Amino acid sequence: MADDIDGARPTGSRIPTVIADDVHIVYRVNGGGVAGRGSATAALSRILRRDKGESRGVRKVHAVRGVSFTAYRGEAIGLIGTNGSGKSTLLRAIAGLLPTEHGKVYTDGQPSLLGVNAALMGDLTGERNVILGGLAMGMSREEIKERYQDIVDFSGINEKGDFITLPMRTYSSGMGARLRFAIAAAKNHDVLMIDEALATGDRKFQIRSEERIRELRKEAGTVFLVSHSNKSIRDTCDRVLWLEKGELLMDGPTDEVLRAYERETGR
Ligand SMILES: Nc1ncnc2c1ncn2[C@@H]1O[C@H](COP(=O)(O)OP(=O)(O)OP(=O)(O)O)[C@@H](O)[C@H]1O
Repeated sequence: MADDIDGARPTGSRIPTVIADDVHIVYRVNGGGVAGRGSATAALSRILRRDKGESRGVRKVHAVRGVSFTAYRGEAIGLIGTNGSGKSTLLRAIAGLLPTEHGKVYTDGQPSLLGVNAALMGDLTGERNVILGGLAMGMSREEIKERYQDIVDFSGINEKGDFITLPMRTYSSGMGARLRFAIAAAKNHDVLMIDEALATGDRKFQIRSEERIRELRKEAGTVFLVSHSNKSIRDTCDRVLWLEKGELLMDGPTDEVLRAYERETGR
């Protein structure tokens, strides 16, 4: 899709918000690779081999391999790739939730990973969670009060009755995701990362969310969107990173990358 959001800004003054420089992420998983790992004998053999470090069943998963890119203000960047290709891992590293094994991530401003930053609680009502999520994102009580109704309206939680006064654990997964998105989107973010949030809502909610993503971009932030819906990516992003087996296969304009991806994966 043509991008005209930078119309007011002179070209050549692009401001970087995220720089990933040869980023490698490795997970370490305890207990992998040992036969009968739940049994007493397996536990005993682990104790006997305690001093052998990694050989006692710590498995490494090299989830992101040498990824480099620079993201700029006003960009909406889609992350695509087949299951397990490293998209969520890369987002979590950008958010500062995972350490890099090698390489560095530089960010300008505080990146917010949707769903994690909004640390919501199932036993509290939607109402209380709006306040909690807002506070967790650094909003003042006054700001939250001001935007409360907009958040509830945006989420659509109350469209079918007074659900906002019920505990969040009574919500369907779609309703929970919508409320999280509504809370996160109430604030203007320097860098907002959205992991599959749009897939859970119905079409009406998706359209509202996509509209809000476009607004957030205009407010000079950078938006990252992980999605398996090529349509959502096409409708919201102007640039796409394609990850496969942890490596960055392609980085370019949405149409170009999606066409190559669809050719390769048949979807
Ligand atoms: N907590 C974890 N511990 C160990 N390995 C993990 C962990 N989380 C992810 N992985 C592994 O890292 C690799 C990348 O996973 P990741 O969730 O980043 O992929 P993804 O592209 O987001 O996948 P999907 O599209 O299925 O959501 C996979 O091989 C996965 O098994």
